[in-house]
Amino acid sequence: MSQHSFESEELDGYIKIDKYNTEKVDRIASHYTDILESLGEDPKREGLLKTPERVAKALQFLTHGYDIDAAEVLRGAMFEEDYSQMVVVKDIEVYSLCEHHMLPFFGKAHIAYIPNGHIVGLSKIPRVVDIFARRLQVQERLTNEIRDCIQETLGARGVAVVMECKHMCMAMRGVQKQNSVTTTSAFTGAFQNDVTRSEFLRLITADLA
Ligand SMILES: Nc1nc2c(ncn2[C@@H]2O[C@H](COP(=O)(O)OP(=O)(O)OP(=O)(O)O)[C@@H](O)[C@H]2O)c(=O)[nH]1
Ligand SMILES: [Zn+2]
Repeated sequence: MSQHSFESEELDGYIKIDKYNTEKVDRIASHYTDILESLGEDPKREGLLKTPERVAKALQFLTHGYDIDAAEVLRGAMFEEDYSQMVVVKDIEVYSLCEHHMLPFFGKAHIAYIPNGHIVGLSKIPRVVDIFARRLQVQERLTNEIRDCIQETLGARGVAVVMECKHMCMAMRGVQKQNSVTTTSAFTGAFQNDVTRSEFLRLITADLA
């Protein structure tokens, strides 16, 4: 178990309220009592009494991806199948925290792979996204980590990842641009070919559903 570990072994990709690491909750909460005081707040007023503990639990949830092995999640639902066309899962919601300000960035991920003998349970693709997103991240590394995990675990003929996110550190503070969206992409194998990549880009922009 890593230093980030929760007490529960049965995470199923999500943390339940009774499964927080209580020692870590207490430690983080005590810092937040100090932070509230430093902000000129009164941590003893009614509305703030439980805030340090709430924040500690929220932060553990928002970083619980450190405790889950994404490759193992994929391996849990890999099936031999003679299908060699592109599989695309698009519009996957993403919520992450930027590692510079620990403020949210959020948006969508669009993912495709071309099987090479094995397909994977569809739900596992968004699960992999969450496992890497629920950490302190930059969008570029998040994009690459998702690509590499799917590529290496499935041995796919190619993997494509496109992410479009809004960064609250650019909206609520700093440069204060409310409408800017950052797009990142990462490709392997067959997606390095212009025709295949264009088909993927067409599929994620098409309104098919
Ligand atoms: N490349 C990249 N940069 C990010 C991401 N999230 C936040 N940042 C940027 O990280 C940078 C940190 O820059 P600094 O100059 O050290 O921090 P800062 O003074 O708070 O910068 P400002 O946000 O410009 O006020 C900022 O430009 C952020 O916009 C991300 O996912 N990828
Ligand atoms: Zn930031």
